[in-house]
Amino acid sequence: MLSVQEVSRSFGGVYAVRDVSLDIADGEVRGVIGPNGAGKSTLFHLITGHLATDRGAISLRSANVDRLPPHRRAALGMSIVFQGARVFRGMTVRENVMVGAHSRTRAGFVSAALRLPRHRRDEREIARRADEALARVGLTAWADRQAGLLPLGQQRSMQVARALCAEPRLLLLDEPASGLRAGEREALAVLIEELRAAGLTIMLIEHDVAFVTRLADRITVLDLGRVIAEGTPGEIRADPLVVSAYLGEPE
Ligand SMILES: Nc1ncnc2c1ncn2[C@@H]1O[C@H](COP(=O)(O)OP(=O)(O)OP(=O)(O)O)[C@@H](O)[C@H]1O
Repeated sequence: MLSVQEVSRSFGGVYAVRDVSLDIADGEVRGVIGPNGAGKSTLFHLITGHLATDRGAISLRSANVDRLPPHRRAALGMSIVFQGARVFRGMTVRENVMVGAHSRTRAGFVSAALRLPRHRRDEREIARRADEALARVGLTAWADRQAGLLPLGQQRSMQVARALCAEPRLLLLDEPASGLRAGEREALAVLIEELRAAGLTIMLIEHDVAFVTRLADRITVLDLGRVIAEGTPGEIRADPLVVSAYLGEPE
């Protein structure tokens, strides 16, 4: 589904991501973890196209995408849930999700957010897709309520619904569990499990190692911009390099 080959990116001569390679199979849930500053967010933005690579290649379903802008990658099936993604607080939950259906083109996103006339004719079809996405994340009862009233856990589910509305093949989640309470985290984990069961390919960047370990088929561990380990959650837990990256070398 996604192939990242020896990708690098530096800022002011310092590598944030260095020679990183990873391949995500169809239907896989891949976790990406690493200590602060490991390069997780940089890698995420290189994959989505919000940052340019210095070197290396990125392909989605065998199509080279590393020179494409984000909306072209979205059109090929990448959907993103950003950390702290925008919630249009005065709009309804359904309208917030409908914005996702337009995210495949940049112009579409803007006109959808502004509700320009040429979009009205498509609106019924998009509302139907939004309702389907809301049902998948368990937010049907909230569809007509103001998004600003949603508790944080449900706002996160709404953002997932927005991403699903674009009918992605690959869903990219940037620290989706951050700031959530235990119950909300559990609900999000169940939602991700359901999406995996439905066959969606997912890449999950997380600080919360327990959360990733529960959900991922395989985990890639970054430290100082490089991949230091990759394997199943069991292999990663037992890897001495991973333990020392997180806990520091024993005295
Ligand atoms: N736009 C930027 N300009 C300069 N340096 C940057 C920029 N973005 C990231 N960096 C640097 O690149 C390195 C990797 O940062 P990155 O945010 O990708 O790590 P991270 O693993 O996501 O960290 P965290 O878990 O703290 O979010 C850090 O040293 C950071 O300071």
